[in-house]
Amino acid sequence: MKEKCTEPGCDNVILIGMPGAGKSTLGIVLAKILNYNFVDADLVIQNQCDKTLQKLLDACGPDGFIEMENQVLSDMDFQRTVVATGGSAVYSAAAMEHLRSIGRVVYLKISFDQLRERLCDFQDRGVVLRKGISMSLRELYDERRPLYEMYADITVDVNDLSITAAARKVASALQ
Ligand SMILES: Nc1ncnc2c1ncn2[C@@H]1O[C@H](COP(=O)(O)OP(=O)(O)O)[C@@H](O)[C@H]1O
Ligand SMILES: O=C(O)C1=C[C@@H](OP(=O)(O)O)[C@@H](O)[C@H](O)C1
Ligand SMILES: [Mg+2]
Repeated sequence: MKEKCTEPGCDNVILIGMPGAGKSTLGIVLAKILNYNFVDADLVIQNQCDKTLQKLLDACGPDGFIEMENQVLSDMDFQRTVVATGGSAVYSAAAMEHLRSIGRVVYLKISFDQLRERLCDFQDRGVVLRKGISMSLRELYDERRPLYEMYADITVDVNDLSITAAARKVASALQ
């Protein structure tokens, strides 16, 4: 297997996974463990557009939101940074190729049952539902899982772990 570049400019850690998998909360803990910076892509999008994610989703619809997210992620350029992406990042092929070129992509894998416990309100949580609001959590999970698997350099199962334990597991998987 081709070794991934870990030089400055491609030494970042990119977290992907379902909404609720822990990318944003675990990401900060991981950045502390690694002595890295932390960036939450959702906050970058909110800042650049001066609107909350929910307002952006309402205004642009799923396709418009994905296009905007693609643009923001494709422009990212960091060093020694943990990046928590939004769960919908994997709908943007160009963005994912770019992120893969600037770091290692870590998929935080969570079971459907644990996801259901964490995301009981997912239809009001600002999640991109490409098939409309009638889309079930099961359909969302089944649609996304192959995408997360396809873009992952490393997969870490975070089921039944506290945020700190999960962050430690990711850190050791990165060694
Ligand atoms: N390992 C975990 N164990 C228990 N709760 C968690 C864990 N990881 C995240 N959570 C909780 O799940 C919710 C979503 O976490 P968040 O980090 O925002 O996920 P994401 O950014 O992947 O959508 C938060 O309330 C968070 O506290
Ligand atoms: O999965 C999704 O469709 C989304 C997840 C959100 O981020 P988190 O994955 O951090 O919850 C946010 O990017 C956006 O509202 C869309
Ligand atoms: Mg998040």
